[in-house]
Amino acid sequence: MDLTDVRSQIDEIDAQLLDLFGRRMALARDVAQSKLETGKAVFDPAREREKLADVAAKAPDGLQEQSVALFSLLISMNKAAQLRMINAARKDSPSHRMRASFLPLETAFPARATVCCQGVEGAYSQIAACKLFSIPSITFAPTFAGVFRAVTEGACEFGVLPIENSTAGSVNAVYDLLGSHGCSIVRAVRLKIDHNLLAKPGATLADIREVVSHSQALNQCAAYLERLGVRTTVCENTARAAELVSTSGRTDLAALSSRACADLYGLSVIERAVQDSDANYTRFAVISREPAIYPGADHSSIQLTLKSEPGALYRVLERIYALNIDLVKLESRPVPGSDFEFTFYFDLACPAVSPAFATLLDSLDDVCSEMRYFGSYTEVL
Ligand SMILES: O=C(O)C(=O)C[C@]1(C(=O)O)C=C[C@@H](O)C=C1
Repeated sequence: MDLTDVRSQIDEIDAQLLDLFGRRMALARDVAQSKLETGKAVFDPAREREKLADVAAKAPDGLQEQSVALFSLLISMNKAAQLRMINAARKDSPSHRMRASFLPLETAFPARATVCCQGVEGAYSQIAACKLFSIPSITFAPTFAGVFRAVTEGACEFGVLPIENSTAGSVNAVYDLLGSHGCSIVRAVRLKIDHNLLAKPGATLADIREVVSHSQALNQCAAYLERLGVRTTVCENTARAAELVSTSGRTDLAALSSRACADLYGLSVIERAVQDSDANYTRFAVISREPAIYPGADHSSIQLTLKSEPGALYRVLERIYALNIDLVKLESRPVPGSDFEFTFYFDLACPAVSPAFATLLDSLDDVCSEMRYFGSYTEVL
């Protein structure tokens, strides 16, 4: 058979399908109107079950599963359209609430600011802070929670915290604190991280029996440390590790830390860039107490806890895709204390003020049990 003939038959069928699709979607407006008037929920599980059972029963032979998948998608699009219309008419929709909580700023991101970092002088967070602000006045807190406290209590305008590493993944402790303190991400920076093996001057690789560093750095160098056959000890951060080696008086102890810390703490670099993957990057987030969107913010971060029902994540992804939003990060985490319920971190290459972002937020009610907006920001490379 001639392909051109087959294609023209396909085109004819597609034209009919498109007409029917348009007519089905147009009814979403009437359904939404009726639901707005009656207060009925957009999602009607009993009606959907009946509909899909009917579709399966009437489907052409051998196409039961495909037909159910196709109609699930049609229903999902219909619901998204209904939610868009209903939420546009409501003043308490997720996107209204989110928009009410921030004002896009006209002022540029500040060059001079008081900034809190976790750790001590030489910490990667401090290096990030110096990249983010031209004239930072930096103070240090011993823990991530201490950085959040400094920001929420007003001791510092901003905090700089590691949020994600290309080898070890999200820094969950920081995400948890973001949720519990209600701070916003207002800027981000990506740093290439080289971990170096630092020891007292005169020590050689053969002398080293123990390596101290932050757990993330130890994870990022796990294969290297295994080859060395050394004991590992966790401490608060990589700069503190260098400080510990410097004050220890031991030549069998080494730290995984930055080159800057070798100079700062009078240590020698025994081996450079010992991380398992050369492409080792960490993203640092700048947090502020008040939600603020600086000009040019083109990334947005949200956390969605999905209802534990089949296809929930698929339905979120399908909406992101349909809105032509670029998904730059997706990571899942089990919800503590739940029976394998999952929460997801999404980073979207999408400004908070874009209609696509508002539409996305307003169309998630039916699949999410909880939604949190972390902020919109520019990512500095
Ligand atoms: O019948 C409804 O109430 C609709 O909203 C329509 C529809 C559908 O697309 O068929 C969409 C959502 C509901 O959960 C059930 C069915």
